[in-house]
Amino acid sequence: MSSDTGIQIPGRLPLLLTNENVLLPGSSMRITVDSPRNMKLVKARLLRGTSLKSTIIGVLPNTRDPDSEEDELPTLHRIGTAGISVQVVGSNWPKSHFTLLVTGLCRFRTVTIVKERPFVVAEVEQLDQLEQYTGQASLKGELGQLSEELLKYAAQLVGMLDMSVPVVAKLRRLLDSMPVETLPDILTSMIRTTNKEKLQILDAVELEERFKMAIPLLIRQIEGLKLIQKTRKPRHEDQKKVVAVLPVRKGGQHPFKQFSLDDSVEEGEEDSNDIAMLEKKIRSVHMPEQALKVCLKEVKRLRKMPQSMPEFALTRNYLELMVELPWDRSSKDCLDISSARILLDNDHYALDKLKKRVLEYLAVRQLKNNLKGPILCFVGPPGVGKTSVGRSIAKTLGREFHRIALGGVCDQSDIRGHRRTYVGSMPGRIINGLKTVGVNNPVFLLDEVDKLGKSLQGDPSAALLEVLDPEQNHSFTDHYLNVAFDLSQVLFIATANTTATIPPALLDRMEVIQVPGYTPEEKMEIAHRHLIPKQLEQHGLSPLQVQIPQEATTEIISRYTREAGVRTLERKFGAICRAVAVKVAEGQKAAKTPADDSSDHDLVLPPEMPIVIDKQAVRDILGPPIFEMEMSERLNQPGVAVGLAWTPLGGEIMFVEASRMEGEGQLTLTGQLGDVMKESAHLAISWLRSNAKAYQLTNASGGFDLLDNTDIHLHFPAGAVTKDGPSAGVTIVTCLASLFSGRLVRSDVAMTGEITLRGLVLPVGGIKDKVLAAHRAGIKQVIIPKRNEKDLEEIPAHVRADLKFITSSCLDDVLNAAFDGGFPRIRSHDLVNSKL
Ligand SMILES: Nc1ncnc2c1ncn2[C@@H]1O[C@H](COP(=O)(O)OP(=O)(O)OP(=O)(O)O)[C@@H](O)[C@H]1O
Repeated sequence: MSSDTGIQIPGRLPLLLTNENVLLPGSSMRITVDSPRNMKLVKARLLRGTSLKSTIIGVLPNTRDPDSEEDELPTLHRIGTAGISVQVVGSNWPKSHFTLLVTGLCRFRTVTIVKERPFVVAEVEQLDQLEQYTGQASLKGELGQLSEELLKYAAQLVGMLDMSVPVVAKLRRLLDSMPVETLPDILTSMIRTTNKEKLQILDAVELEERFKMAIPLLIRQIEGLKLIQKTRKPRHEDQKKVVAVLPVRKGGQHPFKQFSLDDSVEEGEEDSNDIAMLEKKIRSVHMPEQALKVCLKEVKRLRKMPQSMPEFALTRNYLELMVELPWDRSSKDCLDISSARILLDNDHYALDKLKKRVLEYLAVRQLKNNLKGPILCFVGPPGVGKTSVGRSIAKTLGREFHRIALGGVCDQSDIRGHRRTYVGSMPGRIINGLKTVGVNNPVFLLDEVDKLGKSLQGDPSAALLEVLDPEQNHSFTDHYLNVAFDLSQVLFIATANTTATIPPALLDRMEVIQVPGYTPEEKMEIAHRHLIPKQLEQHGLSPLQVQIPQEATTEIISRYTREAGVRTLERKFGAICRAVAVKVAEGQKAAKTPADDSSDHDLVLPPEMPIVIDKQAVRDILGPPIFEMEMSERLNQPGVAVGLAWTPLGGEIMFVEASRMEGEGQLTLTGQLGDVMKESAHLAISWLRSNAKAYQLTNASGGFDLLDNTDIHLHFPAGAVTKDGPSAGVTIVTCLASLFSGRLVRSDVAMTGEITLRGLVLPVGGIKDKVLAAHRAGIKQVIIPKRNEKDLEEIPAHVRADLKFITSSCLDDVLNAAFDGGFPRIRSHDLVNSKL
């Protein structure tokens, strides 16, 4: 902004208190902000403000911001410079602070302080009204003479500098183009001056006074220069002029940096060579016309820029990225459905439904020869092979694979990049991925789309929508690139643990394929076909050196892991391989060195090959079993029942515990329960109270009002995990029925189902995962709602064969199945007192 546009600053300005430098109108300065009031100003005005006006602040020199917000303000310097904050950079190292780049607009005087906290705001009076001079051909009278004198010295100064250096040329142009009345401020801020001198220039409100002060400063600079030129011995014959005159202020920044003469020339040559190379590359990578245009424009700018300018590096990085991007580089698709089937089968055991759907998807894409259509989204617990199926798809297509982890991404710019105006700006993950793979048709796996966050920096899911939408993604514009890149050849696949937290608009564009957890038998197969060979290879072992028989695998699956996928299982095999590797390595050492030293005879004896991992070896290596069959132990007193829960990590068994004590009929619930679950607990109590007589349930003192003089405490262990949902209803009823009747719930029964106040059992979700969890935990009978019977078809036959399913339509069915010998109800006519 120059003064001839007629700057009008707001009547009220937030004040930034500075003590080290002096900002003058027309120059730019970096200001470090770390004191309390100033920090608050930056946060409240500059980071939150959206209008241009909110970026205008008053910069007061010679005034220290007190160390604490409670401290009184020191005397404020009366005159300051209104400035526009063009850049804010935050950092936490070595302590929390901001660095502002502020361009001075005009002087102001503080009239009154409006408030001191959280930051200083003042009524101000604008002092410079320089536009009154513009339009005049030249300044009149004394002012005219002074301005001519200043111009003369300024021209002399520039004449002493080397014009071939771009910054000097720029200064020359500046002198010609800037209104002369702005020059005292601008030149003072450029030449070598002390802060005190700058402060004097700032305080010189009258223009004449300012000229009078600036001229001696210029003369001093010229004299200094002459001295340098005299004392410096030229290194070459053709002596070049000294350029080392324009100092960079400490903490400040302006375009005229200190140069060493020779360096600048050599660098300049090298630079222009480099830039020419860059331009050649830009022209050779076949980027679209628009991108080419932008790049060539940037090259032009680069040529004019001194290398020391921060923007030089920024622009160069940008151009280098543009060159590296795969604008027209793609790999050749080599899809053959039958070999794809074989490859998928070879890489993954089970997962039939998923593999079938993937093949269909690939077949359609091959026939249609384009990628429009829904994005596949694999949803299932961790470690069930979602990512590795994605990798196999890339392999079958002969495409590059790149995984983009979205867990915790809460900033739009993560996907779409930062605008290049930010220091440290970068392209987003999509463009970065393309740069990494180097082709424009890779398979991108968007991992964990359900864990996308949201924040003030914009909603990343909105950016992803654009990426995934085939109608839009042919012209995806990353903020950093600022030109469109065609993503329509990229094959996107998403994975998630649950659909519940995927933003609905995103979910709408995807075809969800559920990947359920594995049964122990499937795990056994996966272990022997894939995990064990993979781990052996990774640890440099061969099957001739170690054997892990099936019973050891069963032991690990059932007693050392309790998960839906196979990730922990794989890790356990890793631990076994490490232990074996030590033995084998020791053996090799023993084989090489003759065992003549009998003292450590035991250690160096070569182990017998192959080392067989039996149950004892498993225990030695992995320690005592982590999961004991705790069922009967925990169900050995009344008031405990086993429920089945669904979590994004798969199914789980869940204990419900109840106890009662003397009290006033209060119900206490613990274990981090959600509202729905709390309501289930109240429903359960109400239903039991109303049926207490029929089931002969009594309170602590033997009466039928269960809450009379009785407090009840219901607890759901694993208290640190939040739980919610209605499906624990039947378990709570069973647990309380056990408590009030004093009878034990069967230890081999687990249940799930929502309840109503009238005692009906309603269907719930996640039956397959829940049943698999029950099976893993060694449960023999599972009580499910009658209307969930159809879901049993999804459960693998051998699991179904191992379990007994009891379907229930009312709580009576549940209680009868949960207790040994049933849970008899006295029919209502038995309760009616005889009138005879
Ligand atoms: N059916 C399978 N056949 C062979 N290996 C499998 C199978 N399922 C999983 N694996 C193996 O299990 C490991 C974990 O799988 P992967 O990383 O693909 O899980 P994921 O479902 O993507 O988990 P997350 O949701 O945590 O990313 C991999 O080493 C993978 O090869």
